[in-house]
Amino acid sequence: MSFRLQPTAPSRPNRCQLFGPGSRPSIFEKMAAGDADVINLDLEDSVAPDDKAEARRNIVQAIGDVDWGKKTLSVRINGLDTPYWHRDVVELLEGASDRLDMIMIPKVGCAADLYAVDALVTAMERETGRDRPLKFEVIIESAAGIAHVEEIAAGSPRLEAMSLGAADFAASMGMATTGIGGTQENYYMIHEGQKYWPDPWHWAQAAIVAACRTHGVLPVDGPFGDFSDDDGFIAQARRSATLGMVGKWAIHPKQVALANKVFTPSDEAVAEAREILAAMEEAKASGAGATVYKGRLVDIASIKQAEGIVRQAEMIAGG
Ligand SMILES: CCC(=O)SCCNC(=O)CCNC(=O)[C@H](O)C(C)(C)COP(=O)(O)OP(=O)(O)OC[C@H]1O[C@@H](n2cnc3c(N)ncnc32)[C@H](O)[C@@H]1OP(=O)(O)O
Ligand SMILES: O=CC(=O)O
Ligand SMILES: [Mg+2]
Repeated sequence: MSFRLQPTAPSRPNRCQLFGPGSRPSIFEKMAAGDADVINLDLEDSVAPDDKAEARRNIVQAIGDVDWGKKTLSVRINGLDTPYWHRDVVELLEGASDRLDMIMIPKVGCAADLYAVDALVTAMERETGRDRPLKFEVIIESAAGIAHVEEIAAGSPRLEAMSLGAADFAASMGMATTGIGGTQENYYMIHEGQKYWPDPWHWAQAAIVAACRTHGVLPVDGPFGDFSDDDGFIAQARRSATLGMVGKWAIHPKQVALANKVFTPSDEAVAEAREILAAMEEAKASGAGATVYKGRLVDIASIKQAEGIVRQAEMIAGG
């Protein structure tokens, strides 16, 4: 029980976050021309150590030069366990225009990680006179990150989004796989001789969604590595959406349309949500708190469920 109202998460489309290495500037225009809601230019794991300095320069220049339209523009900095992260922040804030919306902090393990980055960003913003406060997004991709997920979600007023990073998460947890997301062949149950594959990412996703919803942060599903497997991507994305996540990363442009489709409420879902709202209006008018819609119970909680779907659809249409 709580007398506090659940805070709302930022109201902006976040159905797909398209990644591209900062060391590959030839794809920046293509990223900008696509349909992803969020662009993540990477300084971290897709950039080799010797290329970090050049990748920073590429990104700083592209933030100003490329027309990113209405997209949310984010740069993934290096982790706090590296010698690179502070220079990532300093060079971005010294060189990049105000068009940069967010930085993504990887491998976050506790709330103090956000505090440390916030201190540096705040000092740099004061020094450079940046007008718009830089926002943060984080990746939960370690045992420490998932153990401290709730304090991390509460960790900074700058925080807008939190992703599950299946690759590093699996490595940190010692999971017996080299797959990035999706069904894991050896994670199965047997019932009457039939194999059934549960979802090994489910518990971490649910923990992230709960932490995010408690603190008004957008929960996002991270990468699906096998970009030749559209069906696998869609299945993973649908499970994430069902659990409350708002979007998913694309590590290849072909995944953008798939994510956008899954995380845009369908016309049928929106029509049904509106019908439920209408049914509840009628119920209220007759003094009832619950009624029957298509043979099933709907009540005041159904209003909140239906309103969430309609709001999401309207926000995307308006976005
Ligand atoms: C796993 C843990 C993580 O941290 S994931 C996040 C970090 N990883 C990344 O940022 C990797 C992002 N993806 C990539 O670098 C590339 O897509 C990889 C996977 C290497 C594949 O590149 P490539 O072999 O060029 O693919 P392709 O020949 O099928 O490309 C077809 C056309 O699409 C373009 N393309 C490629 N990647 C991107 C991208 N990320 N964004 C926008 N466009 C992209 C290619 O240039 C190619 O274009 P064109 O048809 O030649 O005009
Ligand atoms: O950074 C993402 C991951 O899956 O690791
Ligand atoms: Mg990672």
